Amino acid sequence: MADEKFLAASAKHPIVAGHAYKYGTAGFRMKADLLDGVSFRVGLLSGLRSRRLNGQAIGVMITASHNPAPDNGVKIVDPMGEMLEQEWEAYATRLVNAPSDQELLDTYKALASQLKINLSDPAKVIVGRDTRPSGHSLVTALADACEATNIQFTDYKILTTPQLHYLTRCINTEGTPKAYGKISEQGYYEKLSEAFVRALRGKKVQGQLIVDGANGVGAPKLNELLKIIPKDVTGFDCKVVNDDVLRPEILNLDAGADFVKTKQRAPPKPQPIPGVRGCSLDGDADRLIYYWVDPESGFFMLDGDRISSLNASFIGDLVRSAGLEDEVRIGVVQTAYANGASTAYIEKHLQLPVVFTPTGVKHLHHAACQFDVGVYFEANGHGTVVFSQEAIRLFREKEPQSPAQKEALEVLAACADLINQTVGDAISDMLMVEVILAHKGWTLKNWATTYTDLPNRLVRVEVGNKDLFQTTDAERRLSHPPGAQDEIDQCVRKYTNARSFARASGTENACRVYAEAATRGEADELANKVAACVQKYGS
Ligand SMILES: CC(=O)N[C@H]1[C@@H](OP(=O)(O)O)O[C@H](CO)[C@@H](O)[C@@H]1O
Ligand SMILES: [Mg+2]
Repeated sequence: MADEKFLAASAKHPIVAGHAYKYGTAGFRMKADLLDGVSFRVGLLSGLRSRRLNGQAIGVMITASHNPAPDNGVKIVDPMGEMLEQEWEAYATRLVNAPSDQELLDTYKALASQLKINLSDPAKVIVGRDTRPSGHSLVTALADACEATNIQFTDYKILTTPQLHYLTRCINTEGTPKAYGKISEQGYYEKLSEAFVRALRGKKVQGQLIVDGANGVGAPKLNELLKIIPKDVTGFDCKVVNDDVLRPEILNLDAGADFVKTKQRAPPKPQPIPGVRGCSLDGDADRLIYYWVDPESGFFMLDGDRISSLNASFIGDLVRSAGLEDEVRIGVVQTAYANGASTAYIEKHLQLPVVFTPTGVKHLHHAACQFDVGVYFEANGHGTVVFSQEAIRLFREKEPQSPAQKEALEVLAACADLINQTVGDAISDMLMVEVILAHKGWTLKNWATTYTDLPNRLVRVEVGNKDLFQTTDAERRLSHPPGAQDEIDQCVRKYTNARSFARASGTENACRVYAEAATRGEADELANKVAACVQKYGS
């Protein structure tokens, strides 16, 4: 009977034949019309994962982030709000690619037996989706899988990706000493608003902030939050633009954090007001980029590297003021794409260690958790700051020896509540930046003068077989194909202060080449030479 129910449900949600699905950096992401069967099967896998983890809730987020409106994606969130454990990515790929309903059932049972999962144990799955119209039917497919396999299922409807991560963690920590917050969207707003006020500690945000919502889910959600942030206490004057979620075709169109970072300019609409502080979220509100248009020098962007060093500098100062520099170890995690000037600033000026990991936030998050305070951001604006339980305990329980120490401890404790501990969260990161600028009394221009970026160039190279390119040393060197790295080294040696590397993209069928050098012209030239080398070895 149970098998019949399974097979009948599966028959309603077939995968598209001839397509090889792979759980990648961003889960399964592609054109939405290929995803119905995928979503059903992800429901099955999430139920298995929940059962494997003693019935803890597993999250599923339906979003294609900064991609165009016709795309969508399905991504699994582990109980503490982290990305799905890597080993399970392969199980997801295996289950999703089962060619028929019967083979799907067989694979499902085989996985359960391999992983010693009792299929009658309780399981819980929660789901959220961004504003894409296709999200609705993908939730139905997921719900059908849960219904067919007796999984408790809750649909939280439209959410930002970080809100879904927040809810997953809240559910799994409820009633424990690590309780993360109230299990509701409103609870998320209350936590952020309250922590924002505490972190400001009487300081006021100066000047208006214009937030580009990419016409995605971040816009209405930020507006909800703004309703409860007390403007008189915080001085926070925030205006959300590009907030039209009723016209899906304009989602991420000439707007959003990815547009700003890759095009290196402000969204054309609404026309930027010179001198006014601006920032952009991406389509699911987990990336953040700041910028302003200077009346004299034009557009200036403050990307993830800048947000990272700003956080590290502020938290480093606070930890010293709190007298905790010997107990709380602060570290910064970057990828090879971080501008070399930011790394030098963090290591030499801030005197903090920098660790490098491969691309993809799951790697950065993991490395950041090795510190008491781990700051991690990808250059594209995705990141957060994670605090160890011990650091949080010290902030709350250390007996202050002076009013200055008391203030530092209170601000640190508030920051740990303000910054989303589960995943990069554009809205929470934005409030953190606003707090830091208010404390330092800085404009974006002050922030921008902390260091000067090295000129750099990122090039996408289409090759016959990107899998030929294998890397080592946190993706900074090629181990394969043989000879390629030597040629890259020879190119780099011809320039002063230069750096370049090539790797296969994890999200696109292409290689990426990054180059940095002392001048714009040299960075471009070096990137082109290395790209030609990659082309040669990849064909
Ligand atoms: C250079 C670059 O921006 N790479 C991006 C991109 O990864 P690739 O593996 O380079 O395609 O997408 C990832 C997922 O969104 C993001 O984590 C990463 O930073
Ligand atoms: Mg995103």
